[in-house]
Formats: sequence, C-alpha cells, structure tokens
Amino acid sequence: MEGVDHLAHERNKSEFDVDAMKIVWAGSPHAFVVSDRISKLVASDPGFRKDNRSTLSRKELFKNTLRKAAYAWKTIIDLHLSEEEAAKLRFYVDEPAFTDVHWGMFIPAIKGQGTEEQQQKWLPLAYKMQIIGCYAQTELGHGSNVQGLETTATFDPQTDEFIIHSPTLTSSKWWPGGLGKVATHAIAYALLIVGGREQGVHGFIVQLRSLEDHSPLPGMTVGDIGMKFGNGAYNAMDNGVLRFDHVRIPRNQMLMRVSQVTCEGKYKQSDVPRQLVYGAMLYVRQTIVADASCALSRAVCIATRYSAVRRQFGSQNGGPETQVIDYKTQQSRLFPLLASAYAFRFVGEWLKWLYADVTQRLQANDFSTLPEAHACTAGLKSLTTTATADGIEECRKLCGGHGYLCSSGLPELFAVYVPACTYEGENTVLLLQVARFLMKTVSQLGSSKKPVGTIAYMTRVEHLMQCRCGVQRGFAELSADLVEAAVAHCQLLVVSKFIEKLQQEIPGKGVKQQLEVLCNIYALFLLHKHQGDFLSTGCITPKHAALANDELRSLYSQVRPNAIALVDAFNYTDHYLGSILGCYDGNVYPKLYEAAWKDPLNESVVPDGYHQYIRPLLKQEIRTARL
Ligand SMILES: CCCCCCCCCC/C=C\CCC/C=C/C(=O)SCCNC(=O)CCNC(=O)[C@H](O)C(C)(C)COP(=O)(O)OP(=O)(O)OC[C@H]1O[C@@H](n2cnc3c(N)ncnc32)[C@H](O)[C@@H]1OP(=O)(O)O
Ligand SMILES: Cc1cc2nc3c(=O)[nH]c(=O)nc-3n(C[C@H](O)[C@H](O)[C@H](O)COP(=O)(O)OP(=O)(O)OC[C@H]3O[C@@H](n4cnc5c(N)ncnc54)[C@H](O)[C@@H]3O)c2cc1C
Repeated sequence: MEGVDHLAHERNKSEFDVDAMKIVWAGSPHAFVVSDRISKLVASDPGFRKDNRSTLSRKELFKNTLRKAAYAWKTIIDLHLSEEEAAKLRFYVDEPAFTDVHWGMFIPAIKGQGTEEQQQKWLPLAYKMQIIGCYAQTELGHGSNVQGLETTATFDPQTDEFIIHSPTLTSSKWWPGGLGKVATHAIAYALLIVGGREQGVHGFIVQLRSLEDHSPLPGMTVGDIGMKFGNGAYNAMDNGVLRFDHVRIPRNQMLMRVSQVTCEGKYKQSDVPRQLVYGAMLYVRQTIVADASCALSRAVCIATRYSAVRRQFGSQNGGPETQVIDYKTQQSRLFPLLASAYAFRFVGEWLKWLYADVTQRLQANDFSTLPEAHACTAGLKSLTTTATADGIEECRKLCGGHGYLCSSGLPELFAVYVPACTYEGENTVLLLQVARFLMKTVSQLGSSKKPVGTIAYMTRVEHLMQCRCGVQRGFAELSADLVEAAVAHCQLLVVSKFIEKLQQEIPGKGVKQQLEVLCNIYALFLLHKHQGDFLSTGCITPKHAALANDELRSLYSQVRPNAIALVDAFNYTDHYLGSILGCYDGNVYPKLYEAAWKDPLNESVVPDGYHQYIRPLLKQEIRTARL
C-alpha cells in the first residue's frame, strides 16, 4: 500500500514535540536546517544511489566510489556549498572514500603541525582538491607503537633534502586510506636522522604520484593492500602499501611547527610539546566520537521501527499478534542502546567543545590541558566505538532473521563501522593511555597539584589517597584491571555530560522529560550491568541493586510510547538509513519481497551452472561429467 504510513499509530502515541527534539539532536536550529536540506538533496539525487552496492565487484565498487566523489565535488562547486554544507554532503553520501582521509586527516595534520608558511603553500591546493592527500603513519610491522616506526628520513645538507627510505619489509607503509590508488600526496611519518643522530618520529609531506598521469614517482612502490572484512562496505576505500627507495624531498616539506631542521643540519625544538606530532590523532578521535552517535542511532532507528512492525505470538481471539517491541526482553536490549545514542551525541558535542578549547590554548602556548584532552579523546573514542560496534550487532539480532539480509542495512553498517575499534588507536591501547593519565593523577593526590576538570572528582574519593600497589611491576601487571578503571572513568564522563546537558534550558513540549528518562536509563543500565563491581566495592547494597532494576523496567515503559518518535528525531532519510526494515513508513514486507526479485541470482529462473553441475547430479551422471 504505497503512501500509507504503517507507523502512524505509533507516531500518534508520542508525548513530546518531535520537531523540537530534532533540533536538540542536530545541536542547534541552524545545524538542523543545514542537515535537513543537505540530506534531502543527497537522497533525491540519483547520482548518489547506493542500494546496489552489495552486489558490485571490488573494481566496480571502487570505480563507483570515484564517480560519486567526483560528482559530490561537482555538486559542492555548482551549488557554492559552504565548508559546513560540503562536510554534511560527504556525510550523507555515506560511502567510505579517500575524501574522508583527505579532509579528515591530511588537511588537519598540515593545519596542526605545519608552519604558517607550509599552511599557506599546501592548504589552498588541498582545499581545491588540486592535490589529494592521505595519512601514512602505520607500517606493516608497527601501528600502535608509533615510536617503533622504521621508515627513515635522513637529512642531506649537501642538497638541502631529506632522503625518505624503507629499510625493511616491515617498514612498508601499510593501511593508509586513499594511498592505494588515489592520493597524490601523503603525510608520511618517519624517524628523523640529522647528522647521524635519531630525533624521533616526524611528519613529512611527500608527493607520491605524478599530477600529469598519476604514475608513481621514481622510488615509490605503491598499491592496494587487498580485500577487507565484508563484501562492499569498507572495500570502497583503497587502503594502501608504500615503499620508499631513497626518495628525496626538499627540506621545507618536513612539518616544522613542533621542531625544525635548519639548512646547516641543526635540529631545533620549539617550546611546544613533542606530543603535538600526535595532534592529528587528537582531532580525528574527537570526530570519531561524534560519528559514533550517528552510526549507533542509525542502527537503533532501524531496529526500533522494525520492532514496532514485526509481530510474533500473543494473538487474542484472532486479533493481531504482539508487536515485538512490546516484549520486555526486546525493550531491555533496545532501549539502553537508544539511550546510548543520545548519550554519545551529547558527550560528542562536549568533546568538540573541549577540542576547540585546547586548540585555542595551544595557539596561545598554553599546554596545560593537553594531557586531559588526550585522555578524554582517547578514552571516549575507545568507549563509544566499542559500544557502537557491539550495539549495531545487537540491533541486527533484534531484527531476527531479516536483520541478516543486506537489505536491512545492518550487515554493511557493521562491516563499515567495526574497524573504528582499531583505527585511530586500537581501543585497548587507548584505554591504557587513559589508565596512565589516571594513575599519574592518583600519584599526585596530596601534592600541591590539585586535579581539575574531568578528574576533579578524584579529590573527593578519599580512599584513593591511600592507594598503594603491592604488586611487582605495578602498571604492566595490573593493566587488565587498570583498563577496567579507565572504562569506568569514561562512563562517568558520559553520564556527567548527559546530566550537564539536562541542566541547560531545553525548549519543546516534553522534550526535557524524555531526555531525563533516557539519561536515567543510560546510568541505571550501567549500574545494573556492573552491579557485581558496585556490590563488591560496597558502593551499593543489594537493595539498591534491586531498586535500580525495578526503576529500569518502569523507565522502559515510559519510553515505549515514545520510541518511534525518539528515533524519528534523528531525522534520517530512507536513503541515508539504507534499510528496508527501517524505512519511515514501516511498509516492510512488500519492500522486502520486491527487493528479493532484484537480486542478480533471480535474473534467470534456471541458474547458470544448471547444465554443468545440477543436472548431472540429478541424472546420476556426475562420475562421467568433466567438472
Ligand atoms: C567511514 C569512516 C567513518 C569515520 C567517521 C569519522 C570521520 C573522521 C574522518 C577520518 C577518516 C577516516 C578514519 C580512518 C582513518 C584511520 C586513520 C588511522 O588509523 S591513522 C593511524 C592512527 N594510529 C594510532 O592512533 C596509533 C596509536 N598509538 C599512539 O597514539 C601512540 O603511539 C601511543 C599514545 C599509544 C603511545 O605513544 P608513545 O610511544 O609516545 O608513548 P607514551 O605512552 O610514552 O606517550 C608519551 C606521552 O605522550 C602523550 N600522548 C600520547 N599521545 C598523545 C596525543 N595524541 N596527544 C597528546 N599527548 C599524547 C602520552 O600521554 C604521554 O604523556 P606523558 O605525560 O609522558 O604521560
Ligand atoms: C580500516 C582501517 C583504516 C586505517 N587507516 C589508516 C590510515 O589512514 N593511516 C594510517 O596510518 N593507519 C591506518 N590504519 C592503521 C591503524 O591505525 C592501526 O591498525 C591501529 O592503530 C592499530 O595498530 P596495529 O595494527 O599495530 O595493532 P596492534 O598494536 O598490533 O594490535 C594487536 C593487539 O595487540 C594489543 N596491544 C598492542 N600494544 C599493546 C600494549 N602496549 N599493551 C597491551 N596490548 C597491546 C592490542 O590491544 C591488540 O589487541 C587503518 C586501519 C584500519 C583497520
């Protein structure tokens, strides 16, 4: 039944102003208007179709991605889109591509680590896409351990150049997105050697391919690293391998904001801390946290709408069966994820603010908040991506068998999303960074250095002052426990930022009340899940634990009538969701049925291979047939 809204009865139940919630979700009325306009623009343009992605071969998929990226760029130019609108357009095109790394890492690395002069030279070219950049840090042998990178950059004072070289197989650059087939330039990270002395890892701008015919420049061996997890999905991205054979680049292509090499071969360090070499990672981790709420909310939107459409069991006197969303078990799996999507949205907003604040301070040579910003970006990146990857998979299961179909949108979403747990810092490695920051803070309790900001609470935890470790080799030996402490610290951050959000004025009928319910679900669900820890440490009593569980059930009942409206507030188009199960009108079954017939296997009634393999089998001719 085309045009009928099968979820209208659900939408009529809602108790709050959905349009006002859409603005809260978007962040501001302006952000909502931009997002709404651009998402509809992308959805209505056949040039951005994506429903056939899972049936394309790798080569077709990759070429199609190139076409879309070029078409997106043309649209941006033709419509004179602002930077903000262009970023939204790339977001709604929804395809992993070299452009993510060009805009998300190459440009920020030059901005953060390049001198004024270097920025003036390279940024205009990059902004106009006259050069396309990638971020070549990871090598075959080392990813997490950045100090262990083996690529060398040796200064040659005779020619005023650096010689970039890959001395071993394991020093081959391996993984950088866009490197494999597209990028013309890279920020390549290498061990700097000046006058025979090693000076640590630094970033260098290296041209990879000719701007005339795209062939690799002399001394470069470059290609794609091969198929990745999931058909389609992240295979649209050309993650690459690169070897340097004594490649020479001018001295002024070392990113020199943090430290410089003079033409005489002197190594000088500015007053800024060395850690700024890691600055691009700080930036991207912050954007990944914001992105987590998008990916999770997308999966939750699909699972919630489908749970309201799907009916199983419970028919009374021939009446309709029960909507699966009405089962308490379904609610106890789905609604904490709905609450998490909102929680991550708000902590992402806050992290964006924190990043802007630390950037401003760094520009004024105030480095005091850098360790905290590093701990927050690393920890929240780890926490939100782990929860989102797990959450997407849970949403697939919440959709039963149909969730396993590509047309549900969930398998591809999972396959594209799950590497976020690894890239930009493997999640456990990042939690160890948070643990290190927390332990440093604990060791300073009682000194004149008082913890502030996100760790101010530590002064209120009396027993921390008495913490002494009796275990040999302290940190390493206890690292599994310290990682758990780091997760708990990050969860505290998420909850406290949700509560802070609720302390702001939030307009719109019933909007604040809905958010309060979600915030309580988020916090109590954590308490329920980790009640063993809370009980064993005496933070709560068994009575508290039971009360929390009772309260959760009551909160789920309060969410139930508003569930569809709460996911409508994400304002996702059917194009962006890319899911038959999650379509706005809930008309799932006819769409699933229709889509099945479009599968390439159904192009012929009798399949290719019948005469060769099936018929001989049926006719018992298999032993004589040539296979
Ligand atoms: C479809 C895609 C959807 C994505 C949507 C989001 C859009 C974003 C656009 C981006 C596009 C695509 C994303 C995919 C592309 C992926 C790219 C990559 O993966 S790039 C490679 C990333 N690599 C890593 O993250 C490596 C992880 N390792 C590290 O960070 C470090 O090596 C570390 C920290 C683990 C160890 O460092 P080190 O060896 O120096 O050891 P220490 O522990 O001793 O640290 C020294 C000192 O420095 C402090 N520190 C460390 N890092 C930082 C930092 N980043 N900032 C500030 N300070 C830092 C550390 O705390 C120590 O301080 P101290 O005071 O001495 O304790
Ligand atoms: C899809 C994708 C895109 C990528 N894009 C880029 C890119 O554009 N540019 C780029 O430079 N890189 C890129 N990478 C590489 C990525 O940044 C690294 O893979 C990532 O940082 C993890 O490093 P690793 O592979 O060395 O993992 P490893 O460090 O080898 O991790 C293996 C295991 O060891 C554990 N481990 C490692 N160190 C420790 C420790 N100290 N203590 C305890 N446990 C430890 C980890 O927790 C993990 O379980 C990409 C990766 C992927 C998957």
